[in-house]
Amino acid sequence: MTGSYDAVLLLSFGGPEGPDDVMPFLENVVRGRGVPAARLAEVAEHYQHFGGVSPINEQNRELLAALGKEFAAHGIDLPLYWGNRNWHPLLADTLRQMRADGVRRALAFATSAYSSYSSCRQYRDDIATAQREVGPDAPEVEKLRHFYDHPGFVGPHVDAVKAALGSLDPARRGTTRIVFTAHSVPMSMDASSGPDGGLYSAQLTTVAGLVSAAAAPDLAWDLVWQSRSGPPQVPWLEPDVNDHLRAIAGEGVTDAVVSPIGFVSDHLEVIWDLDNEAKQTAGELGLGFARAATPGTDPRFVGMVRELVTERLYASSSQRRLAPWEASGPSCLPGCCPAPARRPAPAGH
Ligand SMILES: CC1=C(CCC(=O)O)c2cc3nc(cc4[nH]c(cc5[nH]c(cc1n2)c(C)c5CCC(=O)O)c(CCC(=O)O)c4C)C(CCC(=O)O)=C3C
Ligand SMILES: [Fe+2]
Repeated sequence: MTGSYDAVLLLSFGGPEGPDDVMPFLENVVRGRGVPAARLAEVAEHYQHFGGVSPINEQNRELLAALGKEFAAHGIDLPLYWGNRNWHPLLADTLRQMRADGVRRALAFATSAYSSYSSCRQYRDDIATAQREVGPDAPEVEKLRHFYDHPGFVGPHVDAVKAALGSLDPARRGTTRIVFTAHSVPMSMDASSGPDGGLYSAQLTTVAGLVSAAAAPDLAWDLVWQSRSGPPQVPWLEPDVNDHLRAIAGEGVTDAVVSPIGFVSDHLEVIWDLDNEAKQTAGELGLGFARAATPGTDPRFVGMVRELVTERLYASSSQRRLAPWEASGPSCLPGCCPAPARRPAPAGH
């Protein structure tokens, strides 16, 4: 018995799969967001270092394969679909396929753990836009709840921090710092996330505290930001991870474990902005550097998705959560996380 849902949809960001995809993909990402052309050219170059192929699509294919096995092993007989916000397979095409297959009502897992416009409500807007494009008989799609504090997400981050620490010189543990990172967002986007505002940075602070307490309670940690985009005159969350590494090197820190708790897989922001840029910054400073892995297809993470699905199939009231004091409803709460104002790209850049 699988309740009243007849499919599960993996909802993700999407990424280019070849050199010619890069610019059209980036234009989809930043449409109406006022990101300067110079920033886009810089990011395009990051993708071109990898032959214009983002790792995110392959990671989603691997996640789908793992979910297929997980569902089969637990007797969940629902077909899996995959649709993206910014690149093929695009969500509207996936909804069309679902409709053709007779799907009426699907549950959606978005590859984004936290609350904010970009990481939550925008996915709901994407669903609504795609449904409008497909027409009145488009499938219904319900987003699963937030999972930032689920043990299936936090647990893999804990083990990854332990493993990264294990690769550093134990003699310098006393001067080792854990540096948690997440995607920076405009300060106004953080301020409007959640019913009372600030929920994006608050959830990240919660997870940083949970991971550090379980992985290395003896070490100091910080939460900093990476991958800033947008026009320079708009304030985004700071400090940037590179500036932060400079600051802590000046305080006598000798080694840093960088743990990207803001992400679920090692996509381009992780392998470029951390494994390349931040690592280089650390090298220039003479700081030991170890980047902790993201959940990817860790069996606990895959099991978490299955659990989130069964919570809804059986209307279960038991939810595994490590921060039960915080609200994390099934979806973005009414009135929360409004879309930022649309702005044109600045002229002359
Ligand atoms: C909060 C957040 C997450 C985490 C939650 C989640 O995972 O959803 C995230 C993830 C990702 N961001 C990604 C890529 C990009 N994000 C950009 C731009 C932006 N990100 C923003 C926020 C976030 N982004 C924002 C507020 C912007 C400004 C434009 C706008 O207001 O929308 C740009 C434009 C160029 C630039 O960076 O300037 C790119 C290319 C990829 C794919 C990587 C790959 O290909 O492997 C992933 C997973
Ligand atoms: Fe982004």
